[in-house]
Amino acid sequence: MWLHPGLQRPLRIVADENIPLAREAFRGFGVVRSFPADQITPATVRNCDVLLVRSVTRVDATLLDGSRVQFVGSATSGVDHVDLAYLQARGIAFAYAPGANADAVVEYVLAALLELAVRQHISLRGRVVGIVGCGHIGGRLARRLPALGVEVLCCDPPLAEQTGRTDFVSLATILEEADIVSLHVPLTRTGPHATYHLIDAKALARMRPSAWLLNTSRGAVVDSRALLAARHRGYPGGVVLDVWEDEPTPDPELVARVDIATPHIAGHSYDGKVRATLMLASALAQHLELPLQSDDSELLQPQPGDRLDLIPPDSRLPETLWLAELVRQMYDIAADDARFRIVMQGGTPAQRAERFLELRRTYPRRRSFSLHRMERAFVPAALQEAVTVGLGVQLIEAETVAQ
Ligand SMILES: O=C(O)[C@H](O)[C@H](O)COP(=O)(O)O
Repeated sequence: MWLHPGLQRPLRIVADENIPLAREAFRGFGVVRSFPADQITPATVRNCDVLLVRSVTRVDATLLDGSRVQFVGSATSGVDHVDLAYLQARGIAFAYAPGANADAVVEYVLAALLELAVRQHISLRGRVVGIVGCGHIGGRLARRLPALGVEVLCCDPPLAEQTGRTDFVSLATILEEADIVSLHVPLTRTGPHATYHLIDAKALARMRPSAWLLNTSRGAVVDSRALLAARHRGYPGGVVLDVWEDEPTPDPELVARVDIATPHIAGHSYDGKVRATLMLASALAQHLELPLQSDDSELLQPQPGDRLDLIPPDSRLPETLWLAELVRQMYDIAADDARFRIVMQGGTPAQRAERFLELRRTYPRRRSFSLHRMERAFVPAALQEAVTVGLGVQLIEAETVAQ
């Protein structure tokens, strides 16, 4: 076994088995043992030095008291499953992966917007999108959407306080003025900017009745009972939910009542997951004051089986339909929606929970839009900005294709 020369002994590392390439990325640090999330228990972690989790493991005193864990890494951008105060009090180092899956979530949102626009026979051009939470994900979405002819409003009171930026609007403005509201906030239950049930009955009533609501942040940012009641009354006009209160047992009635429903996979691109693994490996190296390991970015290179060359849609299609057809080749959100609806039907809550988790465990390999490419000549001139800046697809010249 190759061990980093700066280490005196191999570390014992316990990792969630759904952290891809953990063995490869952490091999120089010691012995990696992978477990399904439900087997990451006090007994499993008692003698380990490093614990690597995903969002489904609650990291707190119940899990870690009596253990020798000195470093916890969460391969996620959200940290609401981690008791940070407890880790700090115990002197346990912590790292997570903010931004690692940002492009994946942005791509999910773009796919959802185009899918819903096609289903409702509308164009996205000229619509106003209100982004609530403008960190890694919301900020990136805000930079890409204008290329699709969309107007963007951003709201982020904590970020406004930290940075003094003045280009934000209030949540009330977004609720009242946006055609589409997309949530990208962390879940926080206390403090002046707590986001628990940020979108409650009052907020829903304030939105335009035809507006769309997208939630890819955390389920409890939206009061799901209030949302269900609102949908019974006919608003909001479109709802996309990737996250649910009470995961992994979302309310089946709510699933049936929304337009696009998926099992918390918005950020689950292969690229996003691997990037998170690599960020944690770098953070552990830094914590141990070891020089960074060799560049592992080859792990993100396209691999055989990735279908990255895009087929140009018919140039006579209207803009939104053209873009939707292009995006479906990279990520078919309707297929995720269909799979989820099928498994949410029937059975006991326990059986549905198991199916929810199984869908996430066996999620198909999805590659970043930015690895995809097509010949420039096939993209209508009016759509080149939407394709390159909005979707992030590479446009290549004919000579390059021939090589
Ligand atoms: O916080 C995050 O990074 C995302 O919600 C992520 O997609 C959660 O996925 P999980 O860790 O549950 O696999």
